[in-house]
Amino acid sequence: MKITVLGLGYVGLLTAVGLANSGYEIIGLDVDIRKIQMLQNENIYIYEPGLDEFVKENAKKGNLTFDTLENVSCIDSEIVFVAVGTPSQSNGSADLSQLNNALEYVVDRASNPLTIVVKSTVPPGTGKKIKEIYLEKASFSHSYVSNPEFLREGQALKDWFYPDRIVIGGDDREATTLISHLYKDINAPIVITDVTTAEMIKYASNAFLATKISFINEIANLCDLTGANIDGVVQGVSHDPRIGGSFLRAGIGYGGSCFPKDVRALDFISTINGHSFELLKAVINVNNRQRFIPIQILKREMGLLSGKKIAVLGLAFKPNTDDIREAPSIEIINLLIGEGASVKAYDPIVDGTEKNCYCQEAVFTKNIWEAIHEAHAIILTTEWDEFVNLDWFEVFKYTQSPHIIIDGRNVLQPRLIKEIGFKCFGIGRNTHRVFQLQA
Ligand SMILES: NC(=O)c1ccc[n+]([C@@H]2O[C@H](COP(=O)([O-])OP(=O)(O)OC[C@H]3O[C@@H](n4cnc5c(N)ncnc54)[C@H](O)[C@@H]3O)[C@@H](O)[C@H]2O)c1
Ligand SMILES: O=c1ccn([C@@H]2O[C@H](COP(=O)(O)OP(=O)(O)O[C@H]3O[C@H](CO)[C@@H](O)[C@H](O)[C@H]3O)[C@@H](O)[C@H]2O)c(=O)[nH]1
Repeated sequence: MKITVLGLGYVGLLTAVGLANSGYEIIGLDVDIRKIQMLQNENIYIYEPGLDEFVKENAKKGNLTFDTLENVSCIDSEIVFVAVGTPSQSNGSADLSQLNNALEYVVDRASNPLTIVVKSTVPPGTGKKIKEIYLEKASFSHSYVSNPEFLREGQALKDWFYPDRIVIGGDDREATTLISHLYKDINAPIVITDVTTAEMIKYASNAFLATKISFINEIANLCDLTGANIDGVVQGVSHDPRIGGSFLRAGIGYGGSCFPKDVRALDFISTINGHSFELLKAVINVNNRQRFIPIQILKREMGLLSGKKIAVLGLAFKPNTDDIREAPSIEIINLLIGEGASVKAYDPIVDGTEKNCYCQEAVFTKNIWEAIHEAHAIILTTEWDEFVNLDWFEVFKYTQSPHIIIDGRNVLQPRLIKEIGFKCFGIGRNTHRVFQLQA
């Protein structure tokens, strides 16, 4: 079966390669000609463990090809997946212009009735509008399916092949059956529902996870004030299966291309529907505030930051990705520069000079040692293994008094770091030590 995938970012490329691997004949299209040229030359522009080899392997088999939009005069596949971006607008709403352009393109070039599957995260109600605006007036009777994606960057292949669930929303039973059949090789529960509910499932999932993070961050903030230790608290609460242990890592807050924009979009959707979603507003505010904590600690410990040398370790919004969209590191660097600090930043994958032109005054180093050389303080913003496994005794020799480390991801062992001579601060774990009772 021939399938077209429109939009080859994270989600589109994973969709294309995942379906090609199941034996479907995939043609991937993107508006960005450079991306297509790179893919045609077997160069992958996304840093995602394992993806490179996987794309090459499937392209070699001949069932995965890439082309530019202009080169395709008619779409004769049975199914079209749309995985274009839905970034935030300044008012928090999702910008659907890429989606609208993609749908116009598909409907214009269709040479037969299609099943159009939207993988992009779109506000509840979007599918209904799309049907009215594009599909009812089209020359063919196309079906519409919402099939939101739940993969995580950094472990996208694993999430594609072993998802927790597959959600398929559609009003046309033949279409939902056709799409569920595409996933026949994947062992996961399939939730079949209507389009708007499928769209809401995606937002509810991301908003709930973001809520867990902001909730635990508030508990961590209270730990710092009361003398409790967040590690002990999480260990204690997570034994309760109703709470669970995941997404309870306190720190400088969530970033990335999804949580921040999707939580804002859901808040916007609530507002335009006449509902004030107070909980979401708090989730957003708490998350924005967490990023200030490292700066507050530094100011408390060192006074004015002007002229102070600060090393920021990690640019990516989380490890195993080169994505810096809404990464806390970027805002922290800009705040430090605003305070007059001299900032050197290092990330194992992200080349700051190329991508972070909005942090022009920071120096992006090629290795960790250049970044920490004579630093008064280090802020760990991304928990890359390279940082967690550092020889901190060696690091101490490179830095200067007051030798501060702010562990923005709570991954270091504070006792060990303090024994070396550093002043070590985490989020909710540096005051009293909680002695764990042995079972
Ligand atoms: N990144 C993730 O981990 C992730 C996970 C789940 C869901 N999502 C959602 O999936 C969607 C895509 O996310 P992404 O991170 O892959 O986005 P992205 O911005 O990385 O990629 C979007 C791609 O679409 C292309 N594009 C834009 N307009 C086009 C058009 N008219 N025709 C063809 N191609 C076009 C762009 O050039 C780009 O390559 C978003 O709605 C996002 O919220 C993302
Ligand atoms: O306990 C935790 C867990 C995560 N984070 C942060 O939360 C952000 C998002 O992390 P993660 O969810 O692992 O990354 P994403 O790749 O953005 O994936 C999320 O967003 C995707 C896009 O919608 C969804 O598909 C995924 O299911 C959803 O997990 C990162 O900044 C993490 O550092 C924390 O601060 N504490």
